[in-house]
Amino acid sequence: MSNPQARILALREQLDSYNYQYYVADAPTVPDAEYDRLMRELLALEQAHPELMDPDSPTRKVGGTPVSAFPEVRHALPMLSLDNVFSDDELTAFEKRLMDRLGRTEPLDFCCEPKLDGLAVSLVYEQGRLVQAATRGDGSTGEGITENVRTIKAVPLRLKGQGWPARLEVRGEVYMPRAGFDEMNERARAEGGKIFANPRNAAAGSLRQLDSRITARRPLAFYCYGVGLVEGGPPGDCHFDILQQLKGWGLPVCPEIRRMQGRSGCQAYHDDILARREQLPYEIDGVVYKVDELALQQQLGFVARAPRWATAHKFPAQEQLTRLLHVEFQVGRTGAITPVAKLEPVPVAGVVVSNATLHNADEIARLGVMVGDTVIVRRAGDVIPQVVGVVLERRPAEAQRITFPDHCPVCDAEIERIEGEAVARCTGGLFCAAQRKEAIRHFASRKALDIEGLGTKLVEQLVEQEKVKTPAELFHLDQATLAGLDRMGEKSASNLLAALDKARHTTLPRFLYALGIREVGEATANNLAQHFLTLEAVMQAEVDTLLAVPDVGEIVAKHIYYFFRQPHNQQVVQALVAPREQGGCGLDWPAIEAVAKEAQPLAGQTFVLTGTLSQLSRNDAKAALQALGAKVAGSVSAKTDWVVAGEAAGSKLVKAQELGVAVMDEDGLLALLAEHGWRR
Ligand SMILES: NC(=O)c1ccc[n+]([C@@H]2O[C@H](COP(=O)([O-])OP(=O)(O)OC[C@H]3O[C@@H](n4cnc5c(N)ncnc54)[C@H](O)[C@@H]3O)[C@@H](O)[C@H]2O)c1
Ligand SMILES: [Zn+2]
Repeated sequence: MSNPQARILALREQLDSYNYQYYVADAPTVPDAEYDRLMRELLALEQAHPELMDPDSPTRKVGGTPVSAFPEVRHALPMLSLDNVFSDDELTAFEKRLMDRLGRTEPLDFCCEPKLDGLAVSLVYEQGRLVQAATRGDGSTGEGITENVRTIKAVPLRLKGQGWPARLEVRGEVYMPRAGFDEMNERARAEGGKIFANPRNAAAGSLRQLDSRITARRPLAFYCYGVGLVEGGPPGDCHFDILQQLKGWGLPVCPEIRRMQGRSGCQAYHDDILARREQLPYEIDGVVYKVDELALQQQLGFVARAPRWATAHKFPAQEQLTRLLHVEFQVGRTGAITPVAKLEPVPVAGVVVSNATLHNADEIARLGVMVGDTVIVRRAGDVIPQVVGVVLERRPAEAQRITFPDHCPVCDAEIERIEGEAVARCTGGLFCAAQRKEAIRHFASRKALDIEGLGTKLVEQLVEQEKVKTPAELFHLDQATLAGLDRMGEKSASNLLAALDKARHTTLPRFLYALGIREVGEATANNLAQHFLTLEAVMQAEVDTLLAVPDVGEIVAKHIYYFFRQPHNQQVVQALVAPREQGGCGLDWPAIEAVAKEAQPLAGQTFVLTGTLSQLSRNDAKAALQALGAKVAGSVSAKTDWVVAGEAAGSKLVKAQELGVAVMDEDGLLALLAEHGWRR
């Protein structure tokens, strides 16, 4: 930059605006790494040109202006920020500065602490009771947020034990644990609520709420890491000891805090915490080293916005800026379509990232992201990298809208997006190559066609070697093909062929369930079969007709409707049921006779099955009871009418006896079924 003055002014203006967005609006527009980079550039320019220094420069200031919606709180002692080191060399320089100032040669003790990524608060306890809580604000004046802080369970409203001073000011970080953050965003994503870019924004946004009931619902936590003004002086000579004392009074202190010696101790602490960063239940952006002895801290004092006796050793940033090159739509194994951002490769927290998830169409709309945009990518914990924001001010003129496809990029079936559901799905379930493994595995599973010996490993081999593309092709496998597979002998090959042969004769409910239509479980499949009686009728049913089936709501009805409208799915179903003489698979099932509602003799009765049945499977018993109108429940309650106890029945039988519920054995069940004309 040829004109340092112009650059300095531009940087100050830019950083002031970023500060406002970060501290006041709780909605930063650039990642911290970008902010830090500009801040360092400004610091270097100001150092090189002291004549251009300005006391109002962002390099001299702490935080942002407090918001007037909250009462003002003057801090008795200013709440400062921390200086940073980013490398080993800078850490060495930090130690050297301290030693030089103190005129010392022997290593100093440091209190080493995780640098929690939340926001700083001051808590005032008078006579052991929490009387005031405030944010850091601009360092000298903060925002009074007492009511909000009272809702945080980790913050004690009263101190424990004894010996606490009449007035004690504690300082620490309010943060949002990772699990709570993920859960909150997941819920918001499903319900269309506000999504936070990271736990720090979530914590700040949750704490600075005008309605403390909102704060109360947010999963906030708190750790303290120091004291402010304390009546009668700090409760200890060393920072570490003071923290132990606070812990004794019932204040939460992070268990990772250690006392270490010298630069090498700090480095060891840094390396250990960095290695465990992803396993910690909260997010941290580095570690903090503080000279432990208070007398030495006093000698060292402060600079403009930070103490000289402490520094933050920052970790590689978890958010970075990069460009969105294009968007690819990937089809998952259950047909979910996920937009994946293809990025200009960028290192994020130690790994080069070139793909990130955009979740779904709602998320693309929420972010307002376009191809060509500068975006914020975030990689934290073991979560896949995500695009969490767009830097609108850097949008190029040629940026392009992202259009969500309406046909599957893999199989060209229609993409179904049900109102109220965030996820769009490929409806080519039986045919789509992306869904093959899952579709075939489900088709063969126990409650579906129950093809014995066709496990997950085998399905994977068959699909990967392209021996089978659809469930129908299973029935055309031959001995030679099967015996040629990994870990398959002649014997297991012929067993599998026999199992396939047996599976040809099934029931309509099993067949419908086996198709793997979204949200069509066993019970729904059974209801569909009883209602429509034939496969053709189910396939032709309109959404309205489907809605008349018990348990079938709008969403399920649409899934069924779309499924059977896909030509490829129709072809596979036809191939499955076509007679073998005509080259089909010859699947068949006994006809279902219409049972009028009033003719359902067990309607209104609830059964629970337990133990092992020897003459029919649990699933068949369940289906038979349901066909007669009975409800089959999973657990025994006062509402249960009958418990069917097979061999080795356990706790459910005990429960039935306790509640006085009638019990029958397998023979009793078979007799009951036979009495109502049930036949296998
Ligand atoms: N993205 C943006 O637009 C934007 C804007 C402003 C600031 N920022 C970020 O904020 C940073 C500056 O913020 P800052 O002044 O709050 O400084 P800081 O976050 O670098 O360090 C000071 C803060 O660390 C916290 N902290 C956590 N653990 C601590 C511990 N054990 N002991 C002491 N303090 C602990 C406290 O809240 C304290 O106020 C920048 O480096 C940048 O990363 C980003
Ligand atoms: Zn598809």
